[in-house]
Amino acid sequence: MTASIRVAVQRLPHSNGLALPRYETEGAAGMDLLAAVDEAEPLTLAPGARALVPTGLAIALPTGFEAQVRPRSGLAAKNGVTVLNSPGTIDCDYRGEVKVILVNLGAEPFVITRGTRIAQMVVAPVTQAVLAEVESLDETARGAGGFGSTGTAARGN
Ligand SMILES: O=c1ccn([C@H]2C[C@H](O)[C@@H](COP(=O)(O)OP(=O)(O)OP(=O)(O)O)O2)c(=O)[nH]1
Ligand SMILES: [Mg+2]
Repeated sequence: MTASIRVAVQRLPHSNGLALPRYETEGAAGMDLLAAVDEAEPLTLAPGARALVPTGLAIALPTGFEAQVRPRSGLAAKNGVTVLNSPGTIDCDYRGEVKVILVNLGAEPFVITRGTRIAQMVVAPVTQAVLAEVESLDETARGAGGFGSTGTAARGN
């Protein structure tokens, strides 16, 4: 990785004993978030159900950064489990617990035990825009075309 920033992390009581999220490989973009559910009470996501899953952590991102809560592709491909509001947005002024909104789009119940790596968190720079109201916008080749306006035909080259 070329750049790193310091992000303060606070363990909430129910995170006791869990590892902190970490990058699983040297070049990983996201660090895996662990479910801080009760050891004795795994959370079962029925097909079609969603849940707000605790991570047991609160963070303080530097101004100018956000954290995105993204799905893990393995859970999506194998189990149909994904992040409902993907990518979830953690604002730099948020000091509450980081939570993951998981949904089970698969056909089988999905059991989340304590420490299950449920999602990944990507820290990224963010730019706040200043909106400048105008009467008309500049012209472009695309114009107002969108939503499939360039067609769907396969291109062989
Ligand atoms: O997947 C998520 C998404 C959000 N949050 C927390 C951090 C974020 O800073 C805050 C607000 O998120 P968002 O702006 O997406 O939600 P909202 O529905 O607009 O709530 P609010 O009115 O509090 O902004 O909730 C999470 O913990 N996980
Ligand atoms: Mg909001």
